[in-house]
Amino acid sequence: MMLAFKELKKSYAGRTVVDIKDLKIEAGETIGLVGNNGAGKTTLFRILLDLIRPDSGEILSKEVNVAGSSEWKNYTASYLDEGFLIDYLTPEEYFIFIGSLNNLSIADVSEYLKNYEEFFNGEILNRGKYIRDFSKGNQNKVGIAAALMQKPELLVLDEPFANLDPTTQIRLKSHIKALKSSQRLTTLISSHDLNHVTDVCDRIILLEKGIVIKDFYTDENSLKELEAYFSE
Ligand SMILES: Nc1ncnc2c1ncn2[C@@H]1O[C@H](COP(=O)(O)OP(=O)(O)OP(=O)(O)O)[C@@H](O)[C@H]1O
Repeated sequence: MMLAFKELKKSYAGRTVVDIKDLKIEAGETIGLVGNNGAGKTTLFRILLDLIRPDSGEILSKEVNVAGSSEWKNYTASYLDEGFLIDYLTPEEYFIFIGSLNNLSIADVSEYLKNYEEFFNGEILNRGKYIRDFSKGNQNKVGIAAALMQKPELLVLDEPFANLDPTTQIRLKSHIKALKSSQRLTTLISSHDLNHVTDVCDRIILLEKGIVIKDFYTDENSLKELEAYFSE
């Protein structure tokens, strides 16, 4: 098993934001986390990445509690927001830096980036600009490509389709699908785009006020069911 969430609770100012009793995620699953604003998706990801600590309970990654261990960092990559970038670097400098943390030479990084020419659509590399001067969508592209450069077994992306143009959204979806079949990548994606999540994910987890309201494997009816749920 890749992940197990056990009796996990987090509140802010007396309001429960995450309350997950028992949730398991198998290696190779592509999970779509959906839920209205404030449902607790980002908080859950932050606990998973040990950026914040739960009030009680734990998340086990390959059977080890993520809080108080760093083993999971060897196989987990994530992009939650632009706070994950270093905005005074150019994208090239940032990729080289992330590459160096993963024992990749500058030549390895350039070779890797060749696979992303289409994804970058000519807008990221060799622009002579710092990351801070790119649009949010283009910053997303840098963050996602840098996360994937780490060849993770577990990938965590917070609203990856937001701010991306339709062409890039479609390319990202096929890329995630390809990584799932070639490398058995486990992916957690939060999204407000029901179309994209039902298309790319094989399992959907619906959160409301931090509680898992629905948890199902996607089929041809999933989009309709989710739309019906959210239009109530
Ligand atoms: N540091 C914090 N201090 C106080 N409240 C917080 C903090 N972080 C999150 N919250 C609250 O926790 C709740 C859940 O927030 P979270 O960002 O996890 O939801 P989300 O599902 O990711 O929402 P969105 O779809 O808007 O991104 C919200 O009500 C938010 O205001």
